[in-house]
Amino acid sequence: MKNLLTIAGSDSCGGAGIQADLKTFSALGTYGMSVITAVTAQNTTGVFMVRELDVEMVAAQIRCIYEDIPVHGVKIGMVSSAAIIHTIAGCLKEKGAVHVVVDPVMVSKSKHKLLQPAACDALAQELFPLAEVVTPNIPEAEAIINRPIGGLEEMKEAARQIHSLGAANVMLKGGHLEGEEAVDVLYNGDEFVLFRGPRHFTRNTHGTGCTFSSAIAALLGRGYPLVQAVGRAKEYIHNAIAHSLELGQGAGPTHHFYELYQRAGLHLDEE
Ligand SMILES: Nc1ncnc2c1ncn2[C@@H]1O[C@H](COP(=O)(O)OP(=O)(O)OP(=O)(O)O)[C@@H](O)[C@H]1O
Ligand SMILES: Cc1ncc(COP(=O)(O)O)c(N)n1
Repeated sequence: MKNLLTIAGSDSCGGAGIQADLKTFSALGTYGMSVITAVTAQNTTGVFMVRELDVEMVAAQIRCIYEDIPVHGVKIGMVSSAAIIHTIAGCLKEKGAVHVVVDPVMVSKSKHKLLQPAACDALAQELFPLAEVVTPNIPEAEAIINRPIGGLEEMKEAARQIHSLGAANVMLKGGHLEGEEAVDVLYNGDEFVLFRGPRHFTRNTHGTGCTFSSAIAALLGRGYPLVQAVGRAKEYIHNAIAHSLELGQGAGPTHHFYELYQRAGLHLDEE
């Protein structure tokens, strides 16, 4: 069994953040552990309150996991502030973290800021160089490169620019663009690989980015090469949105169950 760690915020309604990550880790046959950076009071209609944990508590959570249990992959989501980013970067360097996936969470689907604007530069400078892959969505990529992105060519140019900030690979997600397909662009500094999937016309997409990035981390942790890990994670998120739940009065969550894992073509006896 591989052990996966999520470093992210708690979403009280269970659709995004730590909760989505742990469900994804389980569904993909790995053992999930968590470091909570902030607690949000949140439901399918919005984020109502956010409380960051202090940096000592964030550091203590990371250290006590690494000092006891081998960690085969890490997903980083909501990090909230520059101080927390600095702490995470320091601890992960100290522990020699492997298979790190950074999802640069900035704003929730319900438009609530989950990262202090002043922390955007710290996120890129301190966490991107630790990442095997970073997974910005279109608005996050626009904030990082300070330019609008309207189509595939601009996505590729943005991926190039984000790669130059120090991430080994950039997975730029196209979920926020329009069209019959949701197209994502992976760039390794040398070539582009496109991942296409039919777009689901549903409002129930709460937690899609969290689910996708933790699926990539779980599959990297299980030993899949990056392109295969991303391809199977794309299949997983496609199914998780196809079975998303009509829950609450806003954007319902993606769904995780064993069958999705099987549909992504993964078998527990592979290892
Ligand atoms: N409506 C959809 N139908 C099919 N695939 C989708 C849809 N929306 C997003 N995706 C896919 O889900 C994955 C996550 O992309 P998305 O752009 O939604 O991330 P995100 O905005 O970071 O998510 P979140 O808002 O939860 O943080 C990508 O692979 C994207 O192509
Ligand atoms: C704790 C936490 N982390 C991440 C998200 C982003 O997810 P979404 O964009 O679907 O709201 C969120 N809403 N809450």
